[in-house]
Amino acid sequence: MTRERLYLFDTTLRDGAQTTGVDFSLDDKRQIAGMLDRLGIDYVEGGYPGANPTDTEFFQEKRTKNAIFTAFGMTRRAGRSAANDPGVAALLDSRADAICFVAKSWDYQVHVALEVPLEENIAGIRDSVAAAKAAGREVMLDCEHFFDGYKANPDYALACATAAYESGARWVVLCDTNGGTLPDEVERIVGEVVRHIPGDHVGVHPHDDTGCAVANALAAVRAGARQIQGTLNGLGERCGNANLVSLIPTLMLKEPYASRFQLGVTQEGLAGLTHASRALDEVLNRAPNRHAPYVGASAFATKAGIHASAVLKDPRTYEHVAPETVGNSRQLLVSLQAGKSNILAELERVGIHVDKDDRRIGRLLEVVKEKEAAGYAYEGADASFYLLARRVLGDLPQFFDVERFSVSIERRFNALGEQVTVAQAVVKVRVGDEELISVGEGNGPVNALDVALRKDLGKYQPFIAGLGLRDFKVRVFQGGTDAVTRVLIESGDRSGDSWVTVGVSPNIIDASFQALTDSIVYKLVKSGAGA
Ligand SMILES: CC(=O)SCCNC(=O)CCNC(=O)[C@H](O)C(C)(C)COP(=O)(O)OP(=O)(O)OC[C@H]1O[C@@H](n2cnc3c(N)ncnc32)[C@H](O)[C@@H]1OP(=O)(O)O
Ligand SMILES: CC(=O)C(=O)O
Repeated sequence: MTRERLYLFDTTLRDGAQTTGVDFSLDDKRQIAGMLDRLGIDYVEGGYPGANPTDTEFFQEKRTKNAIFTAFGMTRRAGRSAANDPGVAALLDSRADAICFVAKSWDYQVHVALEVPLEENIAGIRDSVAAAKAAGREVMLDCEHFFDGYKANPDYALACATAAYESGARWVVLCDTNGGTLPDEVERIVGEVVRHIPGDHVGVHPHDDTGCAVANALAAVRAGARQIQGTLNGLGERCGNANLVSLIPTLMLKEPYASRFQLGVTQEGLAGLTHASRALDEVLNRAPNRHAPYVGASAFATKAGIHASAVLKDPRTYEHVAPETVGNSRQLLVSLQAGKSNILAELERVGIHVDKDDRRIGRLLEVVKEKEAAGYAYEGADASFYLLARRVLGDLPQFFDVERFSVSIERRFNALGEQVTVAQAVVKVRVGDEELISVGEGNGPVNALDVALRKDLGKYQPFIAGLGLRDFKVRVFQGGTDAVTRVLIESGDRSGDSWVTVGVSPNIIDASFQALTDSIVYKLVKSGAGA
């Protein structure tokens, strides 16, 4: 059976740029456009030339190899000809392959926001679409507020859409601009529109204000629309747009969509989806959403022992799709909810091979649960789990013992007369028969302790060369006077490896010291140091 073509239109660089807190530089835009192009997106809307210098510059070159590079902008202003409109001129001057105009399609908006006669708005649509078409561009019209407009005055909303289609628009895109429309309404209204405009010329642009943008996009497709507008990671004005990162796998892996439709995204592109989603977060300097459908770090993670035991027998018992298809991976976590299966899987993952009938597994599970109950979290601290496991299994060398440590903090004036706060730490360790005392200074107590602890480890010193602290996170739980602090430390070395360790104590310095010590011990093990 031949599959019908369904087109994906990405507006990360335009509607996504309307997200609060997002501000793309020219370089960000280049990177993201390249990523979307490689993914196999059909249309990449790069922004709004003429609206700001970055977007105007971005459109001085074509930025995609395969995707149709699209510029966004409004239809001509009331009372002007399209030829005389600077906004339309900026669009036509750009290197875009396609122009996506936006125009009102709700009579109330035309009265209140534009303050022009209804006919003038329709004339603006006709003139603008015709002008861009005459200039040799592929043209489409985003019918702003289409669904609200259709509910208020279906004839006017349809008149706007058909004016664009009759003037040569390749696509007429029905926008749920305020994001309040629900899937059954979208399905009904799109079904009515495609009786007037062929479905393979109809698109949908849902916003996520009721959490239904993805469902609305699917509803529109079921009703006959053949273009979906959305963004990577659901960026976009207010609550965002339809998330293409959720839609792409759903359309490619779930029925009835997978058998009915052909996307521009290949299976290889699909396998690059997790990377693309996280790469966008990297550009935005945001932590990826662990719980994102398909691509989140937790999307295929299981904590529950009962689930883990089944997943080890056959992953399909608790997975709706195979994680590799979207470039993600499975994780069986070690936690309070774990059973032996989680522990065995985690041991295997961190490179410790133990027979499943080994009696020490039961003991390790008990220790992990006791520690987790006390506040340790091994889910995110692989290196501490590895050390704990080897300690309980009885094969972790005792490299050194810390006999004592102290930290002091002083606020004083420096030689320039400026007030500075300095921390000093003293650490006494025993390495075999050798007793070593080191002093370290730092801009804070943890930094000072880190410096002191790593200053002199006797015969082990060469093994920790290049070790450094990369990140430090503190979480205080059980509030009040009995508060407990959990510290997670990410360390790394010159090989590019990184690892996370955890410490827990009512005292933040003590918790940090535990995590620092684990980090050093892990590095010694990793470097092949013997006891
Ligand atoms: C639903 C959406 O997401 S649409 C996209 C929204 N995105 C943006 O607005 C981001 C980029 N926008 C901008 O940088 C600026 O708004 C610009 C450069 C486009 C325009 O700036 P200004 O000329 O200062 O106008 P301003 O933004 O204050 O108001 C918009 C004007 O366009 C008019 N207008 C709005 N939509 C349309 C349209 N489709 N066709 C014709 N005129 C329109 C409004 O009536 C208003 O006119 P007025 O100034 O006579 O009241
Ligand atoms: C065009 C657009 O972004 C909207 O109507 O939501």
